[in-house]
Order: sequence, then structure tokens, then C-alpha cells
Amino acid sequence: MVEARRFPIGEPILEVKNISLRFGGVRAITDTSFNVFRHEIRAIIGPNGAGKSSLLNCINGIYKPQEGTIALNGEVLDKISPNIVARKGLSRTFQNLALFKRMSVLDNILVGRKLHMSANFLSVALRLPEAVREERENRAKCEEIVEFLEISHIRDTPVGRLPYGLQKKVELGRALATEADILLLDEPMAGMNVEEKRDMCRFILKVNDEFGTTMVLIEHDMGVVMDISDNVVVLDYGKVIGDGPPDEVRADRAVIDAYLGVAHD
Ligand SMILES: Nc1ncnc2c1ncn2[C@@H]1O[C@H](COP(=O)(O)OP(=O)(O)OP(=O)(O)O)[C@@H](O)[C@H]1O
Repeated sequence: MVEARRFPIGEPILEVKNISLRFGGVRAITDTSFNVFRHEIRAIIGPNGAGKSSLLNCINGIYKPQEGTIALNGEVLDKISPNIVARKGLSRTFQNLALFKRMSVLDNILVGRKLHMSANFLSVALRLPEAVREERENRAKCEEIVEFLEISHIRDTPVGRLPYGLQKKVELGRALATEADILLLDEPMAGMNVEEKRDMCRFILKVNDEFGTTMVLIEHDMGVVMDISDNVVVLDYGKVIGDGPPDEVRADRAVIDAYLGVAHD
């Protein structure tokens, strides 16, 4: 018997409605709509240049679409910037690692706690009691994450010395440290070997299962997408051409034509 999910898939938490994004004459996204449901793992797939990263950049406020709206928890994000979006419970990782290479694993993860810290620079520098207490609490939270991700043995290692797969895991840890409701993961498995991919999949599922975190991930590896996603949205030339459970999307003729490259019978 399949075990019931601790956090069943719920109502839409993120609603992308009719967004269009142009760079001069280039149409990166055209009239795109889809919903992401609370607690689901949602994959965004599509060929190179289909608009996946641009879409993620619109969702977390790096790009402002010329048309359409994006709503988080029912609230349309009007003036979105990465900071505002983060405060509203959304965090993202990047296709190319964005870690501080000379800093330890723990300190990199601590960066993700920034939003939860109120002490100013001076009170930290002077080691005022409130600042010390806050830092202690945040470090303890990061220690929990390090343990959860099974990377305690490298907690003090500078990130630049770690193999790529572990660096990606540290990035996931930093995103987790934000305690966001939604994590946007831009190619979390890019450049990984089979074993590292399997490990990352396990932790994505574990995060979703234990904390109910909604995940939106861009991924090229079809095996991974089909294995771990609840739903998949397929982009081609900046338009949605498929949206549904993996099995449905996999059987869709338009998707096969555009992306999977399977010949017609
Ligand atoms: N900053 C930019 N300036 C100009 N054009 C851009 C910019 N960012 C993306 N584009 C263009 O928008 C389109 C969509 O690009 P995007 O990177 O979003 O696709 P993608 O699906 O993420 O591709 P990939 O799988 O290769 O990462 C492409 O034609 C790309 O050249």
C-alpha cells in the first residue's frame, strides 16, 4: 500500500497568469499561465531557450514581465523584487552555484538566515547580548539543517574545496535555512553524476515530505523529472504546451514532438 502523504497537495499557492516577457525583439515568454499547488513538487521542462530560467526569474522578481500577473498565497505581487518575494516566503537556488567559496558550509547556510536576523552590524561587532543570542539561535537552526542533509562531517570545510555535488547540497541547505514556503530550484542536478543525482532526489523528496515545502524545479534529466514530480509544466518557445502529471505529459503528442524527440508511429 502507498503511504499517505504527510502534507497532501492543496490549493494553488503560486498563480502565474498570462505573463509575457520580451527582451527587445526576443519573446522569452508568451502568454503563459499555470498554477503551483501547495506542497507539490512541480517541474518546469522544455528545450534549451524555451524560457524556463526567464520564468523563474519572473517568479522571484529578478525580471518584471511586461504583461500578466503572479500571485503568491492569493496576493498579486505588484512591485516585486527578490527581497520582497523572499519576505513573502519564496526562496531560490541558481543554475550556476552562488556560494561563498572561502566560507565554511555552516557559514554559507547561515547566509540563508539573513531574513530572520534583526541585529545590526554594530551590535554584532560589539557582541551585544541580543546579537549574540540571535546568532546562537540561527547557528543552531543551521546545525539542524546540516544534520538533516547528512553533511555534518563537512560543516567547517570551505565550500570551494568540496566536490560539485556537495556544493549543490549546501545551496539547497541555504535555501532551506530561509524556511520559505516555496523553493525554486534552478537545475539542482546539473553537472552531477548518477549517485549525486540520486542523493539530491532523495533530499528533495525528504524536504517535501518532512516540511511540506512546495518545490518548483527546472530539470533536464527526464528520469528525475518523471520520478519525483507531482506535476510538470512544459514550455516550448516561451509557451505552455503541456501541464499535468508526469505520465500524462509524457504521453502528450505536442510534448513528444517538441521536447522528447520520440518519432511518431
Ligand atoms: N537577459 C536576456 N537578454 C536577452 N535575451 C535573453 C535574456 N535572457 C534570456 N533571453 C532569451 O530568452 C529566451 C529564453 O531563455 P531562457 O534562458 O529563459 O531559456 P531556458 O529554457 O532557461 O534555456 P536553457 O535550458 O538553455 O537554460 C532565449 O531566446 C534567450 O536567448
